[in-house]
Amino acid sequence: MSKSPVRVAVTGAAGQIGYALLFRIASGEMLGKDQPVILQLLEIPDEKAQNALKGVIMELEDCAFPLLAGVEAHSDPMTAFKDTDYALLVGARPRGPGMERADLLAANAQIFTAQGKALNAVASRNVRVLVVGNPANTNAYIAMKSAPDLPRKNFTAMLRLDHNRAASQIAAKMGVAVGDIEKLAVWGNHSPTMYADYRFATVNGQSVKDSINDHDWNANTFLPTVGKRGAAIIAARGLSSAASAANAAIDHMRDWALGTNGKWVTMGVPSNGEYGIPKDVMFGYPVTCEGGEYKLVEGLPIDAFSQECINKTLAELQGEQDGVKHLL
Ligand SMILES: NC(=O)c1ccc[n+]([C@@H]2O[C@H](COP(=O)([O-])OP(=O)(O)OC[C@H]3O[C@@H](n4cnc5c(N)ncnc54)[C@H](O)[C@@H]3O)[C@@H](O)[C@H]2O)c1
Ligand SMILES: O=C(O)C[C@H](O)C(=O)O
Repeated sequence: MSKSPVRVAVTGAAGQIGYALLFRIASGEMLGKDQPVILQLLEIPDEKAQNALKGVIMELEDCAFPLLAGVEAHSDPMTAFKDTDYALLVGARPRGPGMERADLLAANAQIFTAQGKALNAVASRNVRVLVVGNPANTNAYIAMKSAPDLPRKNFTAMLRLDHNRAASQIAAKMGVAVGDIEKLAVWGNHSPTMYADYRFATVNGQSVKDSINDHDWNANTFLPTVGKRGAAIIAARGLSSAASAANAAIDHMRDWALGTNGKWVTMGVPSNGEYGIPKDVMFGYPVTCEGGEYKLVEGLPIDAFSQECINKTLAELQGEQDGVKHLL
């Protein structure tokens, strides 16, 4: 018997990430090739944005995706999030050349307070939320805090792009296939302070750390390259990453919904105190997923260098959280 459609809300649907994301959701790459979807697309109530959204919808129609059971255009989160099972909160103001993430905090806080409230009011009681719009961790924290009637654990932030970037750098360094890398973790904030940690990683059972065996490369090449990759793409393209961000969003939601078969992936999730991170901080952790739920990988040893990196990214996140306290 064919499955009933699920509702997927996407905000910022006419933006660059939206354009790289919607067609893949509609073709079944996110929730499976047997899962029909209804897209509930949100854009700002502005003529240009709404017109652009109409154009995107025309193109979605023209793809004749068998799994696309409906597409709706919205300008109000209260209608866009109605009964939605999945919400990908992409819409936000992207960082331009020379702008720091902190500059975006205030502008975006308002958006995510309103959207959290709307999810709280009208979404499915088990809606799974992924925040992509930057600063992603803090925006996810704001949305979660604005939706007290929904499960905290269902609010997540996107660290998967950092995870994928780290895997790709390691594969290039070692001359191995990226798909063979297991047990990689990225801790903390989606920002240059994130800590991509390959101490536990393996390739075909062999330790990545032992194979690379180069602390200087780790501290002075690998971590800055992964951390500043977003800025490097902005400098090169004049626009922030879009296709790779959309790909990471697909990876995140697919793994959450369909499982990882024991493979570690990274998700930004609200802490319950694991690894000494205060409750509710939206922190990148290694997780596995099964049956539509994620589970933190617990009990990993944290050495002095790693602790220092984790403390740094935590301090940044707590600073961001303090900056929006008055809005919550
Ligand atoms: N977490 C990550 O790894 C990651 C990676 C890349 C980009 N990003 C972030 O994703 C966001 C989107 O990037 P983009 O390149 O698609 O930007 P974009 O400017 O091309 O598109 C953003 C879209 O969001 C819309 N929008 C703005 N406010 C909205 C609101 N309140 N409700 C609905 N729609 C709204 C805009 O009209 C625009 O069409 C940015 O914040 C960017 O920094 C995050
Ligand atoms: O770095 C940015 O501002 C864009 C995005 O978060 C990225 O990591 O590519």
